[in-house]
Amino acid sequence: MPDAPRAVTVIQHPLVQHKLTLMRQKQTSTGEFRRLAREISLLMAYELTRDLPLAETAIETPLEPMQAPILAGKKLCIVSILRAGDGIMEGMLDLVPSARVGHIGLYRDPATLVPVEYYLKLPDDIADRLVIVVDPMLATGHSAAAALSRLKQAGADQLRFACLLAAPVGLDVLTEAHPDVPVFTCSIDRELDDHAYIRPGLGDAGDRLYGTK
Ligand SMILES: O=P(O)(O)OC[C@H]1O[C@H](OP(=O)(O)OP(=O)(O)O)[C@H](O)[C@@H]1O
Ligand SMILES: O=c1cc[nH]c(=O)[nH]1
Ligand SMILES: [Mg+2]
Repeated sequence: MPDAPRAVTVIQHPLVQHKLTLMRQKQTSTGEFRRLAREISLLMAYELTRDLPLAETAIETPLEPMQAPILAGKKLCIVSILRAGDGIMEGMLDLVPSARVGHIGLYRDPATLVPVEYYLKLPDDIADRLVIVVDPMLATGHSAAAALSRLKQAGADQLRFACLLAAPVGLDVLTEAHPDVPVFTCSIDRELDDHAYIRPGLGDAGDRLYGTK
């Protein structure tokens, strides 16, 4: 049987690309980095939700009745992979304030690079929602793949994954493990280095967001 299609979208919008360049620069301060993360995430959410289904509803403008489009279909849930995912989740919520939010705590063991789960809190009705999983960095792909597996275990069956930067190997790992999950990224960078950091990258996203180094 042929493999299922693996959808990877690189978000090329000029504002996204411009903001990403500012985020990559080493002289960008923590405050500025956090503000840019929020802004770029809002634009990413715009791309991620481009194909949401619409229905028509009857409304009245101050001048006359009309049939107007409203969102139909599954409601949204954003799941942040802690901790750096929160920097993306916040901006997406600016655009979709009624979305439910879940958190999955994963850190990458620095020696083995294996993701370790330390926290999980999801909305009860996650199975009924379109779930957007966010983490700025897709490096080896193991954290994202583990998060998606955990969410599927919890009943989620319509998922999308969004990141700022992806390494080619991370994309391969993720799309092989979860070919049914469309992936959105702002850039596919050149490679992973010996410490599994994305190059050219932007450094450690969590540390840059929260000023922990
Ligand atoms: O694709 P992978 O090789 O699994 O690496 C990517 C993960 O590494 C970073 O998190 P980190 O472990 O640094 O945790 P943090 O967000 O708490 O800083 C990043 O935010 C991803 O979750
Ligand atoms: O380059 C990388 C790789 C993993 N996590 C990060 O924050 N940055
Ligand atoms: Mg980190």
